[in-house]
Amino acid sequence: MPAPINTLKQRLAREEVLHGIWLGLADPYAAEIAATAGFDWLLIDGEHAPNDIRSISAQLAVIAGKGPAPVVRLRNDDPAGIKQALDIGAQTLLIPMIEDAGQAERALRATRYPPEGIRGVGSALARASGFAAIPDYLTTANDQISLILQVESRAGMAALDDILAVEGVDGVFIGPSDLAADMGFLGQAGHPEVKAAVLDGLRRIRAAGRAAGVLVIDPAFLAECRAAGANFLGVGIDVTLYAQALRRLASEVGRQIGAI
Ligand SMILES: O=C(O)C(=O)C[C@H](O)[C@@H](O)CO
Repeated sequence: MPAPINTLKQRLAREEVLHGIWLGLADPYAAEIAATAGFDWLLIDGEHAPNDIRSISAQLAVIAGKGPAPVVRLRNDDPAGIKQALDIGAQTLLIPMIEDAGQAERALRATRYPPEGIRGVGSALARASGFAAIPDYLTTANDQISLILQVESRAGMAALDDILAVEGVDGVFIGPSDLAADMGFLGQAGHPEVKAAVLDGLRRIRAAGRAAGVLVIDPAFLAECRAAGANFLGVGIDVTLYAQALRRLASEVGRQIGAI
């Protein structure tokens, strides 16, 4: 019995255009609600959201079998963090702030058991192996791991072709907010120069035969990103969707009360 099939990896390899949202509420109940919405994937954010290994594990558990594929974004490229995320059952990782091919190669190797990589062996304790219920997990896990790297700085964009040449990287995600900041346009992800850089990056990623990811809220730019080849499209953030809906309702009620 082999490791679970990573359907997201398969779908991205088939160049399907897949949509998902960021999960930043860091709560399994909220994740379970999001899993009913019909997205192709849900990203559990361990970089900016108040997630830890237990909350990520709980969200993986409630998303399992509900339809969307879970993606886990880690705080950084620390091999120990990658090991723990894979052991709790994440099969698709998004690693932020990748700036050169060497960093990409090290991240890739951290996701693979030897001899392909350096992932430590702890499958006896791991949710990933069904707590050792999957006898062939160790010898089949490598093939089911999907690694998507975030390029979100001028240095990363300059090294993009070298990063894309690293064998085993499934995709590259352009981070518009951090790229804007590094380009000198802090808080201006929609600046024309930032948008041009994002679109150029997406085209280069797809030309290299990799999945091209981006998180875009603006519908017009989302269409441009799709046209540029983006096929791993983040289209919303649960935190902002929730906050905006509450504020809008409060404002509408306030106006109604004010009108009495
Ligand atoms: O830089 C970016 O843009 C991203 O990496 C996406 C954001 O980090 C996401 O957390 C929303 O702000």
